[in-house]
Amino acid sequence: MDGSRPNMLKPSKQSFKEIPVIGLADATSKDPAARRALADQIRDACLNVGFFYSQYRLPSPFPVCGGCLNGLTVKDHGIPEKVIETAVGAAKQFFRLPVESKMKLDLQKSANFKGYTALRTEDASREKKGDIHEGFDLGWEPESPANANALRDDGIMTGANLWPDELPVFRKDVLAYYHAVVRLGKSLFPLFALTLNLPEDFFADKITKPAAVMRLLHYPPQPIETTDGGIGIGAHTDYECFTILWQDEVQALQVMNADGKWIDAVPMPGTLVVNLGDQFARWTNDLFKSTIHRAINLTGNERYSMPLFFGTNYDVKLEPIPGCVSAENPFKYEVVTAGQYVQSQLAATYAFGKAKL
Ligand SMILES: O=C(O)CCC(=O)C(=O)O
Ligand SMILES: [Fe+2]
Repeated sequence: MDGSRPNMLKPSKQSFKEIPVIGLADATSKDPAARRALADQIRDACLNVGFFYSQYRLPSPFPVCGGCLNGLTVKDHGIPEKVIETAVGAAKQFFRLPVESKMKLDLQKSANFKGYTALRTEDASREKKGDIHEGFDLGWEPESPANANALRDDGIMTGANLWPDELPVFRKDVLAYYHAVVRLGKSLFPLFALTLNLPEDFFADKITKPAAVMRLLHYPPQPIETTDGGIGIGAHTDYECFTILWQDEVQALQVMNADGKWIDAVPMPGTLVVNLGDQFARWTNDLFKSTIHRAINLTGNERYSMPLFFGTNYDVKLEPIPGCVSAENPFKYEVVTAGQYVQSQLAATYAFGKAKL
């Protein structure tokens, strides 16, 4: 670890043609040089692309014994395939419920954007076209059912999750995946600190109650062109520090490079996609790229994805990180809290659906 190293990071204008793949096995290595080497790979992706694939699949073949499986999973930051499959199965069941059941959980009527978003009621690009996906959003709640209803105080972003009565194990199945990704997300913060030449624990006191909103998304196939230009999810950036996305094998996600060209984020089984969001762009005065992306499902197949948006505690102020501002490169943003930023962005994204009520 080398927190005192002078910050030599310079904004990059380089364009990219593909999205790098980065294995995360060394994220918690005991060897500082191994962690530093991994951070160097991640830095490249953060400065030039804003996206990378992270491998989570266990080495294959791997020793089959109950105990070993757990040990390996933790060491490699792997999320067991079974946990993913179960959550995806739960998502499919949910979206197959009758629309009346889903609308009982209408996000528009919830406190702070939890629950169900119907087709064409979200407007990620703010172009008032209505995205061709339906979604289910949840925020943090305890993993253990014993205290499941204890509401976390997230200041202005506090709000209870909504769950469907029709599917008794949905909550458990979705939360198992949710908490696995939250653990993975927490383990990435020290690496991001290293990429910025900060001490590895720089974010530790800022992620004691991290923002972690997860979405289950269903994209029905869309015609080649809709009459109003609506697509699966319109071009946008994400609002938090970074997103960890599971996507199925149906191609739809596209990422814009510095030349304004759309690059396919081709589904790669065994990987999660990590992309940076606006909070990291703000912290770093745009050194880290919050890259524009969209999804268009022209395949004729149903598509499912599960993004988890990971940010700091909602009361943390998005102030410039040392070394990212100078007299020549003054801070471009107003200082707001993470909660104020996310809430204002979500309100704008869902205003379109609210107007339709
Ligand atoms: O479904 C995807 O692949 C992307 C979803 C996304 O960009 C989002 O929800 O912010
Ligand atoms: Fe996104």
